[in-house]
Amino acid sequence: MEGLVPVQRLPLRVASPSLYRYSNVSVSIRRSLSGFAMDKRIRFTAPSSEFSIRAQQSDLKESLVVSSSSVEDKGNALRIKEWEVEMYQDELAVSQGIRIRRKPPSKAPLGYSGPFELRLHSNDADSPRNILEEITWYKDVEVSRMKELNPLDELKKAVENAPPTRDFVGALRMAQERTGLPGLIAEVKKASPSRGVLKENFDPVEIAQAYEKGGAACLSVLTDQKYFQGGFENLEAIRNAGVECPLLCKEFVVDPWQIYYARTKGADAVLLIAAVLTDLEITYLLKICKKLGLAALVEVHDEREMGRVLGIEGIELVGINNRSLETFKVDISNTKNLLEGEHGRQIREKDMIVVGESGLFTPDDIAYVQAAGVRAVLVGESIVKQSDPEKGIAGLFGRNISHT
Ligand SMILES: O=P(O)(O)OC[C@@H](O)[C@@H](O)c1c[nH]c2ccccc12
Repeated sequence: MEGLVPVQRLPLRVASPSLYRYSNVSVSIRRSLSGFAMDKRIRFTAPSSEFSIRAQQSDLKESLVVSSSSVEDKGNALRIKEWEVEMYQDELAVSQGIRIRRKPPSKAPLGYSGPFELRLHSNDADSPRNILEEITWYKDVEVSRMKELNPLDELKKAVENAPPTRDFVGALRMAQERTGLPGLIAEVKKASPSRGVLKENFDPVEIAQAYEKGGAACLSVLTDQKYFQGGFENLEAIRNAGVECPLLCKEFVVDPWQIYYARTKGADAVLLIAAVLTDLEITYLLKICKKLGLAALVEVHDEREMGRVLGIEGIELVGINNRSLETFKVDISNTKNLLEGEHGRQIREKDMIVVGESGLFTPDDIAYVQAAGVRAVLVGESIVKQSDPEKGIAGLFGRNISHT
């Protein structure tokens, strides 16, 4: 039998208050659980709202078949917990001003209440609001696929035998002492969604070697394939080619698995983007980095994110992105603005290293962000585009900063 049974009105108890934000909740019967319809003990009581409940009749039949073996099994309890955590994360994200949604609305976590699955229908269509959101959604899918090929247990074993990491933060401090200029993190970047292809005939190892010769303290390697035409194989190849600069894995991290993976591919540091991650996630991911010997560059792009990050213990490196990943707008006065006042004071007090990121092209730009308080810079476009990236570095700083 197909079709819907008549819509029933039942008071519905929801496990998380965030559900009340949604006006339209539809409910379908869970097959594996018993008791619907037959069991009047399952009550749905919402403090103030009533929701329409629609049940597929075919589902209903199945649920009645299994209904004799009543129970809340352990697996179910776990799924409910997982859901609660995910909903809690969503609420946290909203309360922390994070606009990036981690999944398309239709893939939002299913809710459970008694034997019902809840699918929340927000009025937003399933399209990302900006490029950062689009990338984030894609990462979710990509990571689940990659996890199947490289299960976490295997990565953990590989990490045990991996060579030690190099000191990313130490290299930046040393470079600054050596040159009196901000330490350079030179980025191996073929393309970006905002600028298109930056370099045809892109040879990541050759570029990395040129950067090292030119005096870069560290390198940043884009590993995202779809939007930046990068790859983990670039990270691995650069590491295996004998480059000594510590390497930042430039990735959109949404899952701890990615950090383990980066470590097995030769990363010494990873990027964590505050516009995507909640404080709780950053705290947790930082712990994993620490355990694996990786440095973490925590990236912010506005006052609010800076405030959040200053409230998290154990952050040594803060990146200020002059490019909004939501709008692509680049403005290097962003670095200056975020380092003024109370935030700047706290950063100096904690002896954090601030990295000025994006849109830096000239010695004047470098002098400007240095005067604002940065002790390192992350530069891609202006140096990768040069036919000789080694010379590009000298051009960027207005003088030769190589060791020789
Ligand atoms: O090429 P630019 O403008 O010099 O920017 C480098 C770097 O800051 C930029 O690539 C970047 C900063 N944060 C990111 C996060 C994801 C991807 C890329 C980035």
